[in-house]
Amino acid sequence: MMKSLYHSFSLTSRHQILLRMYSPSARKIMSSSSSSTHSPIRKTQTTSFESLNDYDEQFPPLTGRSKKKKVSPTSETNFGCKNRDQGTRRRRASRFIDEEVNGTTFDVGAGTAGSRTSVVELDSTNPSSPSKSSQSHNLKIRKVKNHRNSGFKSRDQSPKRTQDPPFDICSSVIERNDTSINDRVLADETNGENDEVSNKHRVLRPGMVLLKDFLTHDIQVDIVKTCRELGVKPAGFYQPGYRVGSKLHLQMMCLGRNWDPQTKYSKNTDIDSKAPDIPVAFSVLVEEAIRKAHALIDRESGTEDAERILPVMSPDICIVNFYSESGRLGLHQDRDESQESIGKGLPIVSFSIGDSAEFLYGEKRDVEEAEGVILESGDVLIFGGESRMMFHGVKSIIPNSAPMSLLNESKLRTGRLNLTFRHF
Ligand SMILES: O=C(O)CCC(=O)C(=O)O
Ligand SMILES: [Fe+2]
Repeated sequence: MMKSLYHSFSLTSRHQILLRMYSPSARKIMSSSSSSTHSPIRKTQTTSFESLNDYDEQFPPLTGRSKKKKVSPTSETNFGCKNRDQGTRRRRASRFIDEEVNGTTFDVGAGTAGSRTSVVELDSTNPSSPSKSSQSHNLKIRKVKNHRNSGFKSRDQSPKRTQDPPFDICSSVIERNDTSINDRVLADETNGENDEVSNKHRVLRPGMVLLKDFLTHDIQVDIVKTCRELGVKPAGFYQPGYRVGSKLHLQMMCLGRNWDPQTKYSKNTDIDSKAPDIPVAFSVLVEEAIRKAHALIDRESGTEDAERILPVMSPDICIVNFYSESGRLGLHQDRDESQESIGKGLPIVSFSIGDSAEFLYGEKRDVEEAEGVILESGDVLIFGGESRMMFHGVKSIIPNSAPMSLLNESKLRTGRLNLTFRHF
């Protein structure tokens, strides 16, 4: 079992242990590479979690994790580190205390079915939120503020963005290189034009493909810079949530078309501004990734059927998420796109940059039955065709796992940037 797990996903032994620690069911990782007929997809939903908002968590926050971080660098919490000196501790000691405050006091509620009513949120996903030292002092005040001034006008159905200014995914302003991401993507042969399919890439299940290390270092840096530039503008990153109940444990920005968990793609947010266009270079990368996935599917199935198993998609929406180390996202289906798009199984294409994530996926909205895979910086995950309506979520972000060179060059904050491309 462990052998097949290792080979299927190129997980390091550290990753395997990490998966076991946080998700016993993650050991059931599937290695199917068989092709199957693509049947029309229905919008399904299980009933067991009806009381939850779509993006509420079914797994509890990893409370107390900050305590573990204080132990020796060889402790299990360091599993998953990549390209980084494991002995390095970049954070100040006070940060641990603050995280503990966030984890145990403020993250309660959002992870428990039926406990939506009294969710109190300190913006633990926003490292630039009010000074850490003042957080515990302000607990009561923040609580009141959140009730009174929770961002929704009374009788107004549309969620309002409360965060001003937008969240900055980088820790300092960075200069752009002369070469734009467009030039780089078009010039970079390693991103698709060559037909070679890396042995690290995997078909995880029919219609679901993981392209390891697809995004080169330079491309990742450019994506961070581009998202940062767009993200600090008024339509940029904010912490989305529901009119009543929890907020998502991440910062989000939309490109192409606005979406939020409350109003979906319909008239949403108080901001009239249109979502910025998806940069052309991003779309080119998405199309290259799908081509690469097709080559892999054809190679594994011995047919030339790939487009039927994983339809071609040209994105008109990109949802950009930034997860801090305590960020996470409950199991959900991406089911707000058009009936036509979902019916055709047009894929979701997901780019991961920065810290690694423990990504769960499965047929049901059930963490115990979900399978798991570690998504690392540069990985591209595609799920379409039969897998388009798969439940998926981010169980945890693996601290200190981003490549140091990426952080140095892009100034990306501690955490994970994720871009999911879709076609409405
Ligand atoms: O961060 C991820 O890997 C998944 C994001 C996601 O599922 C979403 O934005 O709908
Ligand atoms: Fe999703």
